[in-house]
Amino acid sequence: MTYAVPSTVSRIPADCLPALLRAMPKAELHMHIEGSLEPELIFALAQRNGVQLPYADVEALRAAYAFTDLQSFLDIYYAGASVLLQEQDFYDMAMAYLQRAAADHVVRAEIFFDPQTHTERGVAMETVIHGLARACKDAQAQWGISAGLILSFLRHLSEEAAFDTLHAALPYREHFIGIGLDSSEVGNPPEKFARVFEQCKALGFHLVAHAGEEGPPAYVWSALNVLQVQRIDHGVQSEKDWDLMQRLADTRMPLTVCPLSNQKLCVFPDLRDHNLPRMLAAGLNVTVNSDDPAYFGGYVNENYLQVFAATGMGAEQAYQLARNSLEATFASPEQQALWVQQLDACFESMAA
Ligand code: HPA
Ligand SMILES: [Zn+2]
Repeated sequence: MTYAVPSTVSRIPADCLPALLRAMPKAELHMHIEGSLEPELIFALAQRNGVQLPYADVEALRAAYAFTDLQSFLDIYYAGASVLLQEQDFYDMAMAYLQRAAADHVVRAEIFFDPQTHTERGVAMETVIHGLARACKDAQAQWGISAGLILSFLRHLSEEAAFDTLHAALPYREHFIGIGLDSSEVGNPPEKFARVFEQCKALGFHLVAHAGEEGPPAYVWSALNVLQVQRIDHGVQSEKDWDLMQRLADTRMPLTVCPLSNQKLCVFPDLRDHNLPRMLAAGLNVTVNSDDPAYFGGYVNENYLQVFAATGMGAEQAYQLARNSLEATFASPEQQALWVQQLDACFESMAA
């Protein structure tokens, strides 16, 4: 099932497109909270916690953000996260992100966190989850943004480590809504985590997984068929497999696409070549997200603005992408319908 695009899209003046992209209510479904750590906050937390960083200052750290592929990014991303030690650190990081997201008119954020990045350094699971969950609660009260947490397993680590992480997190299960799979994709296929995802499903968690960022279409197939995920994170390599494109379109499977991430990690070095418009035109349920906004040059609105400017998409595609994002959330259908009403009202208010 899909929806009709309202007639207002044809009455949006072309020069209003950037304002529309900024103002429209949207959901962000693919961002890693550790990837929202700005260099300034990394240095402030390093000082607060007495952590020594291998960079002289903020400029030197930022200069290291020249990535060639996913792994070259992950090495720096895990180093940046090493400054997070206290519950307050996790709280401050998440509040900084949620404030920016609310300013971008994100009404709902479903946020990945990587507990193993922290527990491996001796940080308690409780410290991580309580800090993040308290920020989600306070951000809702302060800025009206709705947020949910998705616990992600690091796929370069073992199945056993994923099970240990799940068991350590279960005492705090009221604070997260879903399970994800991230980190180094190639060589770590979804089926490595078949049994732990099966248990997560039985426990009632929503399931998502990174697949087809750098990895082949076969990884997207196994995320769907073996892990039984409800969304595919990235999924841009699906275009190489016609049958997979058909399956994704037929099932309206949400794909959480991250244009600036794909550009910075050289998946699509030139945004003008990004396949987002093609996938949208092929009937895929694609959405726009920031992935790791502090590392890839922009938060969610910047992703919309740059990919629209580079590919020439217009108001119709803006509506589709925002609506797809709202309806791909794990919020209730009633809540989704309220957000869609706000989206329609926003387009109405901008129509000539
Ligand atoms: O884009 C990503 N892919 C895989 N793992 C990640 N961890 C943070 N960002 C990413
Ligand atoms: Zn990601």
